Amino acid sequence: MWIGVVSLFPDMFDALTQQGVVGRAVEKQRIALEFWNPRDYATDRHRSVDDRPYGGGPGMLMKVDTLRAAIFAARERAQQATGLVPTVIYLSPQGRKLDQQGVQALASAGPLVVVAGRYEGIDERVVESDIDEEWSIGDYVLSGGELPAMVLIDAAARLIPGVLGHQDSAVEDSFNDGLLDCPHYTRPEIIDGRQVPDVLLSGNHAAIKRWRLKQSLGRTWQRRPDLLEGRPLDAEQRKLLNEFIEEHAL
Ligand SMILES: NC(=O)c1ccc(NC2CCCC2)nc1
Repeated sequence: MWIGVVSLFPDMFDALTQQGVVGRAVEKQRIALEFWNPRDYATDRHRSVDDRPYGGGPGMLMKVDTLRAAIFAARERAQQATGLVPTVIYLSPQGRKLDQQGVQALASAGPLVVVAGRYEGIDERVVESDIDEEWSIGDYVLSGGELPAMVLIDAAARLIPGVLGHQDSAVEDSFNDGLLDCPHYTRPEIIDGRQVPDVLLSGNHAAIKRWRLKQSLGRTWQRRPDLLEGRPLDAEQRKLLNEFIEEHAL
């Protein structure tokens, strides 16, 4: 997967590229991550990358010419590297709310150019002319688009074949089948008197798989019933959820 990043703070992305799942994926070249900094396109003496908002008001916006130059360069490189036209994404609270389905769509959308805003954002005409999709990681305001960009890249990278050591874990991850994750346990068997559910010690893999699905269904029903509204359950899942509900009936 090819991802270009337009950011004034490319070093922030070391958090993604220097370690962990995405770091290894970059190292194994499962993911190509390249950066363009608008400051590199500044031509004035102060190398300015921000500009004052028409109509006044607090704060600055990203300077149009340096931002667009960076986006164009990233777009050009994407096409050269992949032969495909990239999808250019901008992160902001005004964007479409990112969820696992959106991540799956982005992970299979070909090359991406992710634009991380700073200051108060970018000129609306740049959004109209150069941004294909605007996305939000949640209803809160951040000081830059870099952290949301890293969230998006991490989530998408996990879905690229070969990125996760144990491929199943990507599939079994919560939200992958639209349900919350089941509880997990590891050593020791008893913590402050609390034991590991017997089924997980039984070695009965069919029973374990059933228990985990039942827990995922039950926890989704308890904590995020909204996720069940849009999700049909098959006979087995309906049976398991009903069992869970009966066991947890208050
Ligand atoms: N919820 C979000 O995904 C999000 C994205 C960007 C941002 N801030 C950026 C946007 C323009 C300048 C700073 N804040 C929040």
